[in-house]
Amino acid sequence: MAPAIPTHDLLDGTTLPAVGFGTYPLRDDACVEAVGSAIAAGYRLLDTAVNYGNEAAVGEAVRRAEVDRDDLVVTSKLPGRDHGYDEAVASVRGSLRALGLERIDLHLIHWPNPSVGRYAEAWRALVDLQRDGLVRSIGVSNFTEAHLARIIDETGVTPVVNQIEMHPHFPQAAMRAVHERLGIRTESWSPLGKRNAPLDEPAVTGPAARLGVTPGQVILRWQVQLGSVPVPKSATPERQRANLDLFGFELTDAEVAAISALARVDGRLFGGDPDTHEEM
Ligand SMILES: NC(=O)C1=CN([C@@H]2O[C@H](COP(=O)(O)OP(=O)(O)OC[C@H]3O[C@@H](n4cnc5c(N)ncnc54)[C@H](OP(=O)(O)O)[C@@H]3O)[C@@H](O)[C@H]2O)C=CC1
Ligand SMILES: O=C(O)C(=O)[C@@H](O)[C@H](O)C(=O)CO
Repeated sequence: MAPAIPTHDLLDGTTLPAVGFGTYPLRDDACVEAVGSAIAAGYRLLDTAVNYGNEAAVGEAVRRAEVDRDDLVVTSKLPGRDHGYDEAVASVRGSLRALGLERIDLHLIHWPNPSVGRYAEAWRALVDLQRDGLVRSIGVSNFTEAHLARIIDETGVTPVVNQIEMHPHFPQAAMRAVHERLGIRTESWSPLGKRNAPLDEPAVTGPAARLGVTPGQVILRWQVQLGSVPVPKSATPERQRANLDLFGFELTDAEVAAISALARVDGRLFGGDPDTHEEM
């Protein structure tokens, strides 16, 4: 039987599983298969995006899954090219069609693209789409404190989630403090650093040996203990299961601090600073 995953309460009264499944760059049948085995392993939070080109495959896996649809949290993301109000409404309707689902559980603005300057319009559209029931919860991704302040000031609606880059080389202490103050749940993208996480550092291998778990599990557990929801991607059923099995062991405070100390001055994976990196 699949393990039960703890959940977090979100600002809008919904809940979010404490770990999720990333789907980039899975596509087509390989994506249907990987998402299917992830759901069978126990994942209930799925992370897709218009720009991954795999919403249809994720939706197909959801329809095939032998779990209640209401137990799954399907997340998708609005691409930069759809940031106008009308464009955002059309984009979400397109995501619903591509997914083949009646409702998206969590829709995020993928990147703020500040030089375009239309993310607040996109946020107003998501607020209205939530009111109309097309999306259950709304959030953002790659937003800075200033981007968050602007959309909250303009609409009075706080995103439930901000999905940001977070791994031991880039632990995001400042953004996590902002989220804590605002009641926003942090999600970690590339939680294993796209295979470049420090899996062989003593700060990681030490706790792994002590606890009898893998280095990957130690890094994901570090995220969980810092209050973030990691969304690791794996096409390998064995790793999918391990990446979900995070709730039967605990790191000490000193172990958490030692992993956080692996931070690098510019630890980002590909220079994805949301003030300058833009994706359409
Ligand atoms: N909002 C945003 O801007 C962004 C969101 N994302 C989301 O975050 C998700 C996860 O990030 P992603 O960039 O995929 O990177 P991850 O950090 O999840 O790393 C994925 C890679 O790590 C390997 N891997 C998985 N588990 C383990 C393990 N336990 N030990 C060692 N290697 C492992 C996988 O290989 P294998 O498949 O062979 O197991 C894969 O190559 C994405 O899929 C996407 O959904 C990602 C980037 C940006
Ligand atoms: O995967 C995503 O959500 C992205 O935004 C991509 O840009 C991703 O970060 C990537 O792989 C870039 O190389």
